[in-house]
Amino acid sequence: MLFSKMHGLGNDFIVIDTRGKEDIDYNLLAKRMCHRHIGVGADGLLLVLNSDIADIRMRIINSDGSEAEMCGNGIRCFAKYVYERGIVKATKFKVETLAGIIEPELFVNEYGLVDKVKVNMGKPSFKRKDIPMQGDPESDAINTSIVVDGNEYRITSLLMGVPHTILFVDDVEKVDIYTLGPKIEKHEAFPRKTNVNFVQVIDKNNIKVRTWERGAGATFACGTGSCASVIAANLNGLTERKANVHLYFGTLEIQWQDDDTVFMTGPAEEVFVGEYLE
Ligand SMILES: N[C@@H](CCC[C@H](N)C(=O)O)C(=O)O
Repeated sequence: MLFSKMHGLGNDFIVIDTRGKEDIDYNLLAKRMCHRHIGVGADGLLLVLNSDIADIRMRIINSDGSEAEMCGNGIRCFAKYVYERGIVKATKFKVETLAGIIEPELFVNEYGLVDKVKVNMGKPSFKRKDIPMQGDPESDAINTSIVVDGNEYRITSLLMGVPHTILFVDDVEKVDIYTLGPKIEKHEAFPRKTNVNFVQVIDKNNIKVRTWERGAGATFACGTGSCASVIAANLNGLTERKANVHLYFGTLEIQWQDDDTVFMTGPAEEVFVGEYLE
C-alpha cells in the first residue's frame, strides 16, 4: 500500500490514492496505519476517490477508525496531493465530501509545487439537528452551557462541516485539554460527539486555538475548528469576521464573509512517501 505522509500545520495525515481499490476496509486500516507506535502515525487517513458530481472525492477517516464529514487541514493536503500528481489539473476545483462540495484554490510556486491553499469551506449551521446536539432539533444551539464533573461551562456550538464546540478561556496553555477535551467530546449533550476548541482571544483580529478532536484526540491544528472558532468569537462580539488563528506550528487566515461563506487559507506540506506492509 503506497502512501504519502502530509500535514497542515502539524495536523498530520496519511494520503492514499484508493481509486480502483474500493474493496479495502479503510476504517480498520486507519486505526492500524495511524497508530503512533505500530503504524505510520497520523491524526487521520485521507482517501482519494473518483467523483460523479465533482472533480474528485475525499474521504477522511479519523485515527480511531470513525469517518468524519470534512477536514479543513486535510483538504489543503488533499488538494496539494491531487494537483502535484496530475490527478487534477486545474488550480481551482471541486471536491466531493460528506459535508458537500468544497472548493480549494491553489497557490503554486515557480517549481510547480503548492505552497498554500485557500478553501471555500461553505457555510456554518447553528441548528441542533445539524450539529448534532440534544434538545429541540429546530432551535439554535449557539450559546448554551453544559455541566462536566459538577462544573458549568459556557459553550458555543455550531456545524462547520463537522460539529464544533467552542469554550473561551484566558490562556489556552493552561487548559487541561486531555481531561476536559474527551469529557466534552463524549458529553451526553452530543449524541454523535463533538470536536472541542479552547479559544483565547488576543485582539479583534487574532485568536489562539487548541483543539481536542472527535476521533483523534489533541491535535496541533484543526482547520474546521479554526473556522468555527472565528465564527463563535465574532458572534460573541470578540473578533471581527476576519481573523488569524494562531496554532502551534503557524497561522490560518479565516474570513467569514457577509454572504455567510467561510474561507480558510493556510499551508500544506508533504513530508515523505512510503509503502505500508500489510
Ligand atoms: N482535523 C480536522 C477535522 C477532522 C475531523 C474531526 N476529527 C471530526 O471527526 O469531526 C480539520 O482540520 O478540520
